[in-house]
Formats: sequence, C-alpha cells, structure tokens
Amino acid sequence: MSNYVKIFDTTLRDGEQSPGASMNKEEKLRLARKLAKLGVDIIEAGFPAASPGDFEAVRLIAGDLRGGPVVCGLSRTRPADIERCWQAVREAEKPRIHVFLATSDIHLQYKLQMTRQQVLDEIRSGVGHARGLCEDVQWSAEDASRSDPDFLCQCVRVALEAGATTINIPDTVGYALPHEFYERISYIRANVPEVARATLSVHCHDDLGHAVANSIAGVRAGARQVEGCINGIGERAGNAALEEVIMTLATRQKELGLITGVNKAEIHSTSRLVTMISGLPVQPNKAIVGANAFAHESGIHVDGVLKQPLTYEIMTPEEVGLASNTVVLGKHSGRAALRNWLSGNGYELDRQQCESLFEAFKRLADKKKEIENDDLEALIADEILRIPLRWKLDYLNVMAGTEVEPVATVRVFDGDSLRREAAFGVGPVDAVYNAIRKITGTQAKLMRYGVASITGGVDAQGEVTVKLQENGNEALGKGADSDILVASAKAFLNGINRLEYNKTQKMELTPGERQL
Ligand SMILES: CC(=O)SCCNC(=O)CCNC(=O)[C@H](O)C(C)(C)COP(=O)(O)OP(=O)(O)OC[C@H]1O[C@@H](n2cnc3c(N)ncnc32)[C@H](O)[C@@H]1OP(=O)(O)O
Ligand SMILES: CC(C)C(=O)C(=O)O
Repeated sequence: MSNYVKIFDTTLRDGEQSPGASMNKEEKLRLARKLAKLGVDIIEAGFPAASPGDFEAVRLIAGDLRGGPVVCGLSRTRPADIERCWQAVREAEKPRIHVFLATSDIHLQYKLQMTRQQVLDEIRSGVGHARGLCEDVQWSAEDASRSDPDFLCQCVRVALEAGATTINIPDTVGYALPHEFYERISYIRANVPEVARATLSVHCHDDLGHAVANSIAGVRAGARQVEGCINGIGERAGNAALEEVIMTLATRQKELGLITGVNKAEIHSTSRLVTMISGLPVQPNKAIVGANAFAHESGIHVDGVLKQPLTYEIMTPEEVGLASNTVVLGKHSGRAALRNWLSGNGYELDRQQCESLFEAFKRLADKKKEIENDDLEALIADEILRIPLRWKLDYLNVMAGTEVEPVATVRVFDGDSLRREAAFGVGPVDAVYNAIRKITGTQAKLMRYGVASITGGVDAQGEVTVKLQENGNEALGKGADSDILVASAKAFLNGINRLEYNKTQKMELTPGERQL
C-alpha cells in the first residue's frame, strides 16, 4: 500500500458551513489559489446546487486552477444536483463529483425517510449517474460512524460497483472514539476487500474534540485520504484541522511512515488568509497556527529554548512558515528572557544593573499582563539611568463638557517647591498640557500620544505614552492612573523630565525609542 496520504481540503465547502463564514466567489477563488500553493491534493470548492453564487464560485475555481489539485463539488444523489455539480466542475483540469448519502438508521428513519433498500438503490443510481459524467467520483457515507457496520459495508460495495473511485467514511457528528474509528476502517477493509481498488478516505468532525485523533486513527488503519479544513473551521464544532493532521504526519513520520505533498511553509499564511476571509479568529492556544503555538513566557521554558529549542519545541516555527518563535515577557519570565531582550535591543548592562532591572520588571509584571518594549525602555530610564524627577504632578482640576471651553488648573512640584497655572485648550488633555507648558516653560512638541489600558474593568488603569521633541531631542514619557487625564499629565511631565535630562547628559535616544 502506498504511504502517500492525499489531503482533501473542504474549507470552501464544509468550512463555509460554519455559521457566519459564508464567502463570496472572489474570496473563494483567492483562497483556492492559496490552497493550491499549499499543495493540497483535492479542493472541495462548494456545493453547486446550493445557490447560484456557490455554483459560480465552483465554476470559477475549476476554470482557474491549472497544474494543481483536483477540483471537486459536493452533490446529493438527486440527478439535478449531480448535473449541476458536473456543470460547475467540468472545466477543471482534474474534476471530481462528490456524491453523498447517509447510511445510519437515525438518518434513514428521521431525515431521509428511506428504507435500507432504497438507500442502496439511491447510491447505485446517484454514483452511477455521476460516473457517467466524470471519471473521478467520490461517494461519502454520511454518518458512517453511527451506521450498522454490515450495512455500511453493503453500501460501500454498491458504491464501488457503481463506479466510485474514492470511498469516504465520515464521522459526521464527531461521535467516534479513535480506537472505534480505527476498527471501523479496518472492518471495511477486511469485509470489502475490493475497496483496495479505490482510495479510502476519512472525514471527521470535532464535536468531542477527536477530529484529528480520529483522522490519524483512520490513516493508521489504511485510509489514504484525509478531509478537513484549515484552522479546523466547519459545521458546528468544526472539521479536522488540516494543519494539525499535516504536522502530525510530518512530525511523527518515522513512527507513522506516511507522507503528504503539502508545502508546509505555506501553512501559516494560509491560516491567516482563512481567518481574514472567514472572519473566524483562531484561538491563541490553537495547535500549529495559534499566536501562542511558538511563544514562550515561563522563565524555565525560555531558558531551555534559548539554550536549545528542542527542549520545548517539537517542530520548528520555520517549518510552518513563521519567521521565528517569540519570547513573551511577563510575570513568569526569568533572567534569561530579560538578558535575551537586552542583548537583542542593544543594551549592555552589568550584573548589578540587570538584577535591579529584573526586580523592577517583576514588580511591573505583577500589575501588567504583558510587558512591551516601551515598558522596558521606561524601566531602564527610571531604574538604571535614574533620571531625576524635577517635575512631579501634585494635583489637577479640569472643567470640560459640551457647553464649556475646556480649562485646567494644574499644580506641579518643581523639586521641593510648588507651582500652579491655569490654561484653556481645545480639549481637556490639551488644557492640562497648556497649563504644564506654562509652569515648566517647555517648548516640547507632542509628536505622539497613545492610551492603553493596563488592567480591565471600570477601575482599569490607563497608561499614556507620549513622544516629545524639542530642538532635535526626543524623549518618551509614560504615566499610569485610573484617571486618564492624570495619566496624561504624568506622561507629559515624565517626558519633560527626560528631555531635560537628555539635554544635560547629551543622551542618545534608546533603540526602542528610535523605533517609535
Ligand atoms: C454532512 C453535510 O455536511 S451534508 C451537506 C450539508 N450542506 C448543505 O446542506 C448546504 C447546501 N444545502 C442547500 O443549499 C439546501 O439544503 C439544498 C438547496 C441542497 C436543498 O434545499 P431544499 O430543497 O429546500 O431541501 P432542504 O434543505 O429543506 O432539505 C433537504 C432535503 O434533501 C434530502 N437529502 C438530504 N441528503 C440527501 C442526499 N444525500 N441525497 C438526496 N437527498 C438528500 C432531505 O431528505 C430533504 O428532502 P425532503 O425535502 O424531501 O424532505
Ligand atoms: C458530505 C459529508 C462528507 C460530510 O460533510 C459529513 O458527513 O460530515
């Protein structure tokens, strides 16, 4: 038996069945081209009988892709659906009609309202009709994992006799356990030996979170096509995430002995395109393509990864198309992570400086979820360079609203003495800044002003970052407070302190500040 596993992508069909993920034909075409670049073997482009738009999308993709994957359309066993499907895929270099019919008693009794004999007849006529139009016909036994195994085998036999070239065994409602799914595929192979003439395929849903495990169980039992969607999108809880299937086969190739034709370096960009087009975000902890899949924060992990990535990475980020892994600085970071950040950002601190920066960093990390470059730059300025705090906010009062011109009264410490001024402005922040300008006499221009919240909730701490420029000198200022006007005043005064310090020290802008 071949060790090549065909990858059947149904992001454009089953993936599109995710509520809210409908795609227009231009989006589908764009994604189909990307999937072709990813190197999947089959693209299920849609369900042509579903709507004129889906018919057009499948037709467009079939006519567009050259030298690449098989282009497939889904169809019920009804003659009109099959004709419509053929009309849509016939221009493809390698067209496929995919006919499905449910085989479980639950579906027969309640949904199809058909007897087993009627189902067998319908498979024979539907697959036979499709085969009369197209050389490549796939038949799927919807709800196969809940079907009576012997009746399922009978259906498979009929589909093969009618000309099916691929037999797909779906776990439509994600009910199977991996060992059961393995047994089901093995049972079909043992009881319908003629299935060896066709490609045996698996199509698993994730209702109990076993879609990928069941797909791998399927190929271990002899299936040689795996169906799924990028990012694991799809009906209800989704389909098997193809990137996980692909990377499982690649990462455990020695043990499984199976290969695919996928260009793995395209995985990440394909995932991003699917997110963009479907509008379905990827959870950060999602395997392979989640934002945290190659990110490390815990000190012990970062220390290990910096010494040897193999300690905590079972595949390289480059393999799946990411430039590198990321080290995230936060509450759980250790000194190795901080030293790594410092050397990467051009700082040479001695041991003692590193220690005091590390302590300040941990104090900040207890308050703030993620530590950004700006935060570390500010800590270095405060903890290592120890910029003197000449100007310090004492209090401020602001009057603003729809009917008054904003006016602020601000009192500031100048060393040990106090100074107070009032000023108008176009808004409350501008009024505060004009009052501070009067007090400090600064000529600094405000080049950038940004607000971020440090904590959540109504008592969130707001953090203001400003970038100031005066006579060619630039400096960052930061201030945090639950009142955004107070945070703004603190940031402005912090920037003025740093500008004055720069003037006396002729201090260059730090690398982090220069990037801003
Ligand atoms: C497991 C899967 O993912 S299967 C694919 C699911 N995807 C979709 O359904 C998306 C596209 N579907 C559609 O746009 C519509 O359902 C259409 C156009 C196909 C059909 O619409 P309608 O004719 O209004 O039928 P409706 O959707 O209400 O019901 C489905 C009918 O198809 C029948 N049916 C279901 N599966 C099949 C099948 N494989 N072969 C033949 N008939 C089937 C049902 O028994 C039902 O028949 P009934 O109307 O005689 O009761
Ligand atoms: C049409 C088939 C393959 C399907 O989507 C399912 O059974 O989940």
